[in-house]
Amino acid sequence: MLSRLSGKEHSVFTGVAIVHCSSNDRQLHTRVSEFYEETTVKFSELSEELLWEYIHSGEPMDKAGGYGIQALGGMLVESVHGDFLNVVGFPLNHFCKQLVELYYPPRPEDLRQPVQHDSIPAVDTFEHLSDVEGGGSEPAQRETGSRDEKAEAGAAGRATAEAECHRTGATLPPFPTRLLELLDGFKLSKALLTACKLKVFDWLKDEAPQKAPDIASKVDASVCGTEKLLDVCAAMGLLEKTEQGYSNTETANLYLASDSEYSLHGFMLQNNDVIWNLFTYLEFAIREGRNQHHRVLGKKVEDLFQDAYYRSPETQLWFMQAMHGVAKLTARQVATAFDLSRFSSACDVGGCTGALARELAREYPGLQVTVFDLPDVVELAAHFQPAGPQAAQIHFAAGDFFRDPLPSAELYVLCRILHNWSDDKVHKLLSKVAESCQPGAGLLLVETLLDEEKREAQGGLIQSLNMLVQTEGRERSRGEYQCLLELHGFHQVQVVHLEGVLDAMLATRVAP
Ligand SMILES: C[S@@+](CC[C@H](N)C(=O)[O-])C[C@H]1O[C@@H](n2cnc3c(N)ncnc32)[C@H](O)[C@@H]1O
Repeated sequence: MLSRLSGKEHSVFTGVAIVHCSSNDRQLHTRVSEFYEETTVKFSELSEELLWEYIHSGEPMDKAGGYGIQALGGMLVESVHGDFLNVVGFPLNHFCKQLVELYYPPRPEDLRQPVQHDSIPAVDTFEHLSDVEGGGSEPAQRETGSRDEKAEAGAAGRATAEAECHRTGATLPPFPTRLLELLDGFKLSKALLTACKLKVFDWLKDEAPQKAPDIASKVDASVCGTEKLLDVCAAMGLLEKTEQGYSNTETANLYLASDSEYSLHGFMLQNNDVIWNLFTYLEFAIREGRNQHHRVLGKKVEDLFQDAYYRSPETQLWFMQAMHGVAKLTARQVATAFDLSRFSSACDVGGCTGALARELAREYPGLQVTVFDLPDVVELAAHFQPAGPQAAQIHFAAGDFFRDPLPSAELYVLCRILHNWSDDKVHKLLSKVAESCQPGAGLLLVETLLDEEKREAQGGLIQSLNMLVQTEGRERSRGEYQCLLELHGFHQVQVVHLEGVLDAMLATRVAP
């Protein structure tokens, strides 16, 4: 295929992709070859500037005319020989090689010694593709700075690197962009948490755009510091920055302002003031295989909730607000994951503020729900209850689920409870639930289920680390939960994967 770049004609696409399909879909074979034989890509209207912006953006071009090989669709393809990107739509590797040659041709002295200009590895298989994504590649990666700066910096960097390569005879490895982005991740997280703590998004909610000095005086902070924080928030897509000043994006209005219906502000504070501190001791958590509250607090923690999360009214409120915010976003899915209409009473064990109870009551008007939680929690829970038609269906009962009898119910709910506890305590709690149940009663369990091969998505893995650093428990797999449930007389286990990292399991108590 020929393409025209800034008026010069170049044979850009040299790669030929051969796709072996595990299906005998002739149409698929035909479409692949049609694309490569018939398509001509023209770039005549693209300026050099635009091309560089594209290269540095790291964004794949649209897949028009090509194939997306991803998710379940990947099953159709057995292997790819040649450039993977050729197959999915745009031969990015070859394109970038050609651009480097076009705009940064090797100097005559370089030609004496072969220099590997492109550090974008050719992709032969899916396995190699994931290496490329993980390891990053130069130059097709995201960078900051103006286009001119980028081009200059790129050229200068390449010249120095190549000179060094010539001197040592070594080949330069790809620039580890992805690694450095990962490293910067914690700084971005802390910027988000700090903006929430300073209530930046509250001051900007439903207001006209404001300049940095206005916000600085409202949040009682320096102008130079506030401006930097606001700029980072804008770069993260949480604020919009215009000539008139900064304003909230929809995301900030919805989730970060503290008085929004679906606010995660409490969750942010809990992350900033509790979880962040625990994660500074991650190394100890890994070495010791246990949570780190004792290090953060400088004292022994006998009871995870009373001594750590609920050690003061303030930390208890943060915890409850955090649970409430997340529960409000997930409760509808939990309540509707299964048809629970056969039950007339439910007990949400460790139900905290009653956010899930409210959704259960809304979904099942014939259901009476008791929220069972520690006395201090029940006392504060009233603050989270909006008046509404569901109020009459919801009751609160105070107690300790390891010591006190549980309210009787046809359906027991354990949402994000078992993962906090060791196997011993899980057995203790499940046997109490089982004792309280009649045959036919239900147990609705909501947790993050780990994949048996421990290859889950990043969310599940982070959650596992989170449990290690914060709790006495761990995330478990479906098989592990099923064994636990069956051991306590709960069978006919059904599982539904919810959006995000949660899964719901419904089991039925059988006669002992
Ligand atoms: C991780 S939160 C989950 C809250 C709620 N189920 C949800 O998903 O949002 C754990 C809950 O268990 C409660 N809890 C912890 N220990 C308890 C105990 N010994 N007896 C009763 N409730 C307890 C906490 O107060 C808290 O509300």
